[in-house]
Amino acid sequence: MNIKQPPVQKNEFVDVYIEDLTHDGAGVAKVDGFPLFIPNALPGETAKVKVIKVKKGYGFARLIERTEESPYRVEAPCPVYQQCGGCQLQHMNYEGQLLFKQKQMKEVMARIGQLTDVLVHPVLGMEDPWRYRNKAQVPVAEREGGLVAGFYQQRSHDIIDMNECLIQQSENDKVVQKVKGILEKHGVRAYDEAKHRGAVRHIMARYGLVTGEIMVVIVTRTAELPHKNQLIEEITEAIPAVKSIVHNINSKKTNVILGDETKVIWGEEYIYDYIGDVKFAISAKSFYQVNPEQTKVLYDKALEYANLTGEETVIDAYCGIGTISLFLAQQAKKVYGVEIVPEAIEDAKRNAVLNHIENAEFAVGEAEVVIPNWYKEGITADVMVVDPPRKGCDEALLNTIIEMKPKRVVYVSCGPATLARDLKVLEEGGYQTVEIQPVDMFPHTTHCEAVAKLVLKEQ
Ligand SMILES: C[S@@+](CC[C@H](N)C(=O)[O-])C[C@H]1O[C@@H](n2cnc3c(N)ncnc32)[C@H](O)[C@@H]1O
Repeated sequence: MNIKQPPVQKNEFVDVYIEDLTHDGAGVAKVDGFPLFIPNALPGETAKVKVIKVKKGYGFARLIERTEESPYRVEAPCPVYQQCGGCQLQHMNYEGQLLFKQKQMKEVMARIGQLTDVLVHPVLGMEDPWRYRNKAQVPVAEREGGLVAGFYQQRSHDIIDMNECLIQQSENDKVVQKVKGILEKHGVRAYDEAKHRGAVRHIMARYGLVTGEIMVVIVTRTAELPHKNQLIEEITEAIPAVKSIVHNINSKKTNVILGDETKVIWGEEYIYDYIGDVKFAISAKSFYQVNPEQTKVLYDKALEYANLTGEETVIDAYCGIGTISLFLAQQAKKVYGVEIVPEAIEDAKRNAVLNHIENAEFAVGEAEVVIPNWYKEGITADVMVVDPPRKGCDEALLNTIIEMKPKRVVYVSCGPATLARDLKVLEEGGYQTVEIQPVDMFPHTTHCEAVAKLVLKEQ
């Protein structure tokens, strides 16, 4: 048997051209087709690298010297960028990030979807791509008698203290700092993961971008929140915009942040926020998009592609808390939303009532089961909207769409590869992909969302 040897060896120095980036922001170079992953190298750069690990089909290398620098290279503004790992593209300027995401989208469409000529628009980015996240979830630990609150160092469980995160709303940073200070003042012990002892595990802050309302969630291992009444008094005094203080109990040995038991210990159960004209109630556990400004851009595009006149029946598959459904309902005859998480559907129904929307109906279940059943019962859609998780749509759902023949399909995606795979199936089933609009929901990370517009071909 002819086993092909890798063309490079450990400790070898090679000159490479960086072609691409991985999901965690490492540069990718090929030596005779053999991929090498190189941290802190950008596409378009040439470099001398040292091979540090060789696996069967790929290897890792360390950058020794950059021989040609990308015009998009910048100094990452965040002082803890290298240790944190939350962002992967801060060493590239924003123009470069958007161009790179568009190029990647085009390449994935061609390679996986065989959509070589499809129109992929320039990525819609943010005017100010910083301070966009409306939710902070910060782990807490003890150091030398005090508390630290920050982030887990990459590939470790050590918590690095951090006063601010440049992609976080500054209000959330302030909340975390103030709550940390108040906990520290009262000597509240932090959770020790190794010993499974201590109380406070996480401080979570949620911020309504339009309303300015703030929710504070303190997650403890213990059933009681030590010094609860003093904490409430001091938090409400220190943070006037706080509308809700929640105690969540998570006594399990787990990486999951929130536990099952949630108690509102002061104020309201919800804070509110708006996307466009639609108002949303957000509880401690509600899923809500973390970049509300770009969510509006994404949903406006979905609405444009749906091209509604008020006469259409729309199905919104994978609807979450009904954000897209309620947006569409304002311009459709009827919207049906389907989602697998029961609490999300409760939120969706509540949000429909909150906005006096009466033409939206929500069902709990798997989209690939519920929608085929609806079809058998005679419920069909003029427009189908899908917004699946990263793994894309289930085949059974795609087959039902192909049978049901809605005039338009609007595909909202957070996974370009599965989007390309599913578009290919829909194209083979009689649809044409008219255009794809990427939207940058997460600047400085490698993630890219997109909305695709498909129409049923003339038959
Ligand atoms: C990318 S989110 C979209 C949520 C929503 N459209 C939004 O914009 O906020 C995908 C949603 O699909 C749900 N989900 C995952 N698998 C599902 C399935 N098989 N059927 C229905 N919903 C599912 C998840 O719980 C999640 O809420």
